Amino acid sequence: MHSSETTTPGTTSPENVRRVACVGAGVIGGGWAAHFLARGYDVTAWDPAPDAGPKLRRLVDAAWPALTSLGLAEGASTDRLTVTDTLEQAVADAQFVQESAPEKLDLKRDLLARLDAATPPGVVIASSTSGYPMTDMQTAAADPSRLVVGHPFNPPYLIPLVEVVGGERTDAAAVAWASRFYEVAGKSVITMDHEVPGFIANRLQEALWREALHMVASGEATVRDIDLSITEGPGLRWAVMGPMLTFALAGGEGGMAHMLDHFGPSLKSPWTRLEAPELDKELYDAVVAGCDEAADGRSIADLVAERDRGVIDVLRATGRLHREGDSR
Ligand SMILES: NC(=O)C1=CN([C@@H]2O[C@H](COP(=O)(O)OP(=O)(O)OC[C@H]3O[C@@H](n4cnc5c(N)ncnc54)[C@H](O)[C@@H]3O)[C@@H](O)[C@H]2O)C=CC1
Ligand SMILES: C[N+](C)(C)CC(=O)CC(=O)[O-]
Repeated sequence: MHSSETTTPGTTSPENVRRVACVGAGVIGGGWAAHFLARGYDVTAWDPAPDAGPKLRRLVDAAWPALTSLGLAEGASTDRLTVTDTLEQAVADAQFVQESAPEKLDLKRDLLARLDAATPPGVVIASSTSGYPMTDMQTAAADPSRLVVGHPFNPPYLIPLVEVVGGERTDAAAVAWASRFYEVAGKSVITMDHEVPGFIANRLQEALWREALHMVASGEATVRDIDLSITEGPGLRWAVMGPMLTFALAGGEGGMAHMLDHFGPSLKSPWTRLEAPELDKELYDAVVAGCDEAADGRSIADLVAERDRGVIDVLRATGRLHREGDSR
């Protein structure tokens, strides 16, 4: 479906983008705004919630110390954020649009059509969706060719990865343009050449999440056990090496081949229950109560600050603060 060529669907090349619009300014839209501001862009933002402006500024202010310690682009400032009264004002002069509205298919469909109508021709519009295929979201837009998925990870101002993919009616040039733009804006990009259910990282996370919920539901593990099992175990390795190379090392000098010979048969062992569990009230309450217990009196803001400090330490320790191709 897509070529790997980077062309410029609009009038601006990815390297020359200066103005970005963030539409939907909650956890993710706000995180994107903080990221783009730290990279020196002018950011316009719109969100229909009555308290959206102050909420967004609080989020950006909370992220700014972490971003400052990572290093701001020249000229980067929170003063370059403008919260607009209308969606149309937010995108009128935008050279790239990042949509981060609630995960509801009808809402995304209507919103992307509205964004397409209001955004200058050729400007690429990306959706932060966690899993909807763009093919299903682009059906109401007059020009679906410039609509792509740009799936971030929370918080977008610290976690480098963005997964980029188009829909059946997306122009390959828009996918290539978006991938290059995210790279210039300091992200690590995986570009998919066709739609994959759950993209890549969420498909993997979902498998883990389902198993975790099954274990809580059946009393096999507590919420604390599950979190510890990752933070004190595989999670430490995964920040350095992915699950494939990590397991290759499980084969010693024989590498992955020996690992497969040795442990391949255990793939068939009845360990997993990948059917989604029923998210009934009992399971829901157990997961929420377990997280409250694990927070041990720390507020969400405390936890966010703790997570941000930890992620920065990991990025520093693994030499990933300055990535190749990161020109801002
Ligand atoms: N929370 C997460 O960890 C991640 C979420 N995402 C995706 O990001 C998107 C946004 O999710 P969150 O920020 O978590 O949700 P959120 O609930 O924190 O924020 C959504 C924002 O959208 C606003 N909104 C409501 N109707 C709107 C409309 N018609 N147009 C524009 N904005 C509207 C709301 O007022 C709210 O501020 C979703 O597509 C989600 O799947 C992607 C990666 C991670
Ligand atoms: C919970 N979530 C499915 C919305 C998470 C993501 O989409 C990505 C992330 O931040 O892990």
